[in-house]
Amino acid sequence: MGISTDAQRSGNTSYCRSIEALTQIVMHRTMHPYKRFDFPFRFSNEYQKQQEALKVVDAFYEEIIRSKREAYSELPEEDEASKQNFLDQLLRYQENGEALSDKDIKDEINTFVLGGHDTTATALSFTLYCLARHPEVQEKILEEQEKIFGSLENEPQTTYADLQEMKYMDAVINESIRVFPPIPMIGRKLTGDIQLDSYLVYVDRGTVDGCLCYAVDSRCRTAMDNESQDNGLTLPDTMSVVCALYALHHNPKYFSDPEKFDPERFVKDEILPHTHLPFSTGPRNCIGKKFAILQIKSCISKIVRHFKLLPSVPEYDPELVCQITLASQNGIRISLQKRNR
Ligand code: HEM
Repeated sequence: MGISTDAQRSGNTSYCRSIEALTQIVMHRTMHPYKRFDFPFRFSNEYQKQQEALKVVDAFYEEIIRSKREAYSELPEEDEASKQNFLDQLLRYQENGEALSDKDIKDEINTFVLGGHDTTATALSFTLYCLARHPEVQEKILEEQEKIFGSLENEPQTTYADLQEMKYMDAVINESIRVFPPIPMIGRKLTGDIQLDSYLVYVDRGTVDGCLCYAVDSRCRTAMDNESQDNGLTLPDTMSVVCALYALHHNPKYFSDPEKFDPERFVKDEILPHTHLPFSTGPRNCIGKKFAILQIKSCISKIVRHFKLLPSVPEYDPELVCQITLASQNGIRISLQKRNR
């Protein structure tokens, strides 16, 4: 958006706390279907908390828009080059009379900040964690870097073309976001009845087999109640479904030894269509996919050229939780050792 929030140094702002509160409330309501009815929810403490958090977030975005407009007024008319980022474009559409209200712009900022920030940070963190635990993979990444940039002593300006050449790094990131999908589940509201084939086994909550985690309709019936005799399953159009991407990625039917971090799966290109969906699929898939991969690649490239990544001492396994994005309750910790270059 072209705005610096200094979030690295001042993470504990009211904005960050409010976003955290909102994600917790959304997750809580997702996992407890009876909490999803709006009318009783309005009388709960969580609703009050949600409204307060929304006010803070709204004020934050209003301030961003206000300060951008102020900066505009100080720019010479012809200085188009300074109006190039995403927020600038949205404001420019508005100035040119397009039907975009301030609320529309705030919604866009919200979608992009929330959709593009924690997701990429999560993917980057877990990929670094995987590299620290797999020195042989890290070594191969380093070899690829040396092939592209020459000696590690060089301090290159990484270009788009360089990033495109990092094919092994692609495989590593793809495998990391298979094992640790930054968005472990997505939701859909059905617009028509859906007949599921019998091979998609439904298990109420936390399935390990299919793509379906749980489905619940407006009367709080679960899909299990409607299961037909022949093992097939019809989901009526009143239902919302949650697709468990994490479960899909860990299904041994599609990934042999699924808990193992093994980038060779992607080097050998042996992935079946629609089994690796960290960015979802279909018309509402992730619009920021290519940008995210470029960001992650450029960070990893720089980090591995300067540091050797090692497991933290003592070693530990992350305790995974879903907070809309995947998170580790006990943190994601690694050690860094400066490389002798
Ligand atoms: C590794 C990083 C990322 C992952 C794993 C990821 C994953 C996803 C997934 C799974 C969805 C689909 C949600 C659904 O189907 O309900 C999605 C949607 C979206 N993502 Fe990403 N995302 C990432 C990075 C980004 C970035 C960097 C941006 C923006 C610059 C972004 C912007 C969006 C937007 C705007 C949508 C909504 C698209 C729509 O509804 O039409 N994402 N993302």
